[in-house]
Amino acid sequence: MSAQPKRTMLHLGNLPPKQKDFSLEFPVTPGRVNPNQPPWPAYRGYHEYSFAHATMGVRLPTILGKAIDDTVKTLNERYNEDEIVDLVSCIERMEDLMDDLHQNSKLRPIVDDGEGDVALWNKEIAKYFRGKDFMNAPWLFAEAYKYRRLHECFSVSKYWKNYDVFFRQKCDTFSRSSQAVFELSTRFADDFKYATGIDEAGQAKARQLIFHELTQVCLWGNSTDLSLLINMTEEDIKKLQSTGGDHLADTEKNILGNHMDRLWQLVSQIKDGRIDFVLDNAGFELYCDCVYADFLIQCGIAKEVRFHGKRFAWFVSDVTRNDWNWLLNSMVYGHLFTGVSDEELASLKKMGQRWKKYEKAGQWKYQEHPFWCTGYTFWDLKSEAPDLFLDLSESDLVMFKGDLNHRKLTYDCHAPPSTPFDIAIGPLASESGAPPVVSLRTIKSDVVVGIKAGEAERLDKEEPGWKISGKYAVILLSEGDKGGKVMFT
Ligand SMILES: O=P(O)(O)OC[C@@]1(O)O[C@H](CO)[C@@H](O)[C@@H]1O
Repeated sequence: MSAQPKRTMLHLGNLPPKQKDFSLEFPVTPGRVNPNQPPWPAYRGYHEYSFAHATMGVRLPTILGKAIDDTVKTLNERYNEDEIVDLVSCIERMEDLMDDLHQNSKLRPIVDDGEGDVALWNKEIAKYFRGKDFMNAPWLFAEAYKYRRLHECFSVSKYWKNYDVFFRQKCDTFSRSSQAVFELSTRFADDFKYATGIDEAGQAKARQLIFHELTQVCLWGNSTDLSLLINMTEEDIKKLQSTGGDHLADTEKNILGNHMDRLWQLVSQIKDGRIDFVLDNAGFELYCDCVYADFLIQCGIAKEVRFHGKRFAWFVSDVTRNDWNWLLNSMVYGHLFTGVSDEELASLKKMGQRWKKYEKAGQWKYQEHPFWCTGYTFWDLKSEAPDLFLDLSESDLVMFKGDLNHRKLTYDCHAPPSTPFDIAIGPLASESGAPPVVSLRTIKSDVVVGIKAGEAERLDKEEPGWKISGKYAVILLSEGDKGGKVMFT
């Protein structure tokens, strides 16, 4: 038997000193990036230092528990036996999913429930996540997979295919946001007009100022996120949603990476263009998005706005078509708000009626491409959803709302915080024909890019938890390559 080789000791006194911050380099060659190997190290559930850990271990089971409670509530309200029996099976499937979460089971393929996205999900699982479980798969995929499994609990049923376990919560939070809702409706219900006697330059300035403030309203509208704010009081919601000028000036300094000026530079060149919103949350955030979109139409920047929502209940509060319809209908016909004046109610109704007209006239379009409810990041948008990429390439500006969209834009990985946004979003910035893209995101999870070097380290020391508090935000723009020819290999 040959002897064990001896340990070789080298004396390395003449080599360069050890360096730090290797992650500042782009660590994975772009061609080798894949869902299990993001461009920088992925966050995974077993990383105890990350929000992934708390989410996978505690938040997701809590959210699922509440979803079961909601379904039981619905069950108790039904009288038809077939429907009841069918719903009991949905609840049993949710309980199985709860066991899988608690036992950290392996990620199994999605069952064939006849939906168009099954192949997309199962291809990704087979290629990249075979044998992976909830905690060791990248957080982004594992979390998205949990919401697809939740959908599956209902999609295989007979009567409950489109049941939304979060619908009650979403409606409830909007109806508890009355102060901010009427603050906006009483300012924007009347058709937009410039002050009398104002010249062209004055009008441009007025547009810029309103754009500046509404961009922030739209940005901070994202801070009421139901999956985080499970026990909020009405007072807490008011504080978060305050849209008054002073509050906005205060919060502007919390925008750590702020491309607002570049954004206006781009938007002010657009006339009768097309703007797309990749939506995030229903209720108050969607309402803010619509106020913003309404202004873009009325001041002639856009003649068409497309809103991209989700096909099924997703990350608790994301917008579905039902949420979209619910918002517009409850503004016009609803009796949601008590203790408010007739005038306030009339302002809300008037604005809702105008929005419905936009929809009827095709100026506003609600779309729901299946790609938005997959585990793929937007680095794969062009390869996995070529039709969607082609469609978006015709937009003058695509606004991505919220934290989850930001995670998907940036591959949800441990990139150095000073990484420029257009590097962090990879192909969606660099592909030929990529549209201009802006991310309006209040920071609610680990990934942070596009901010000044040293800022993240300072906040880590001074304000632990700053990455999940929703107190800080970014407005980050990539100009893209609009007009470039879109090619598929
Ligand atoms: O996308 P949103 O609504 O702004 O935020 C979604 C969120 O609350 O849920 C995820 C964790 O579950 C995080 O990305 C983020 O904190």
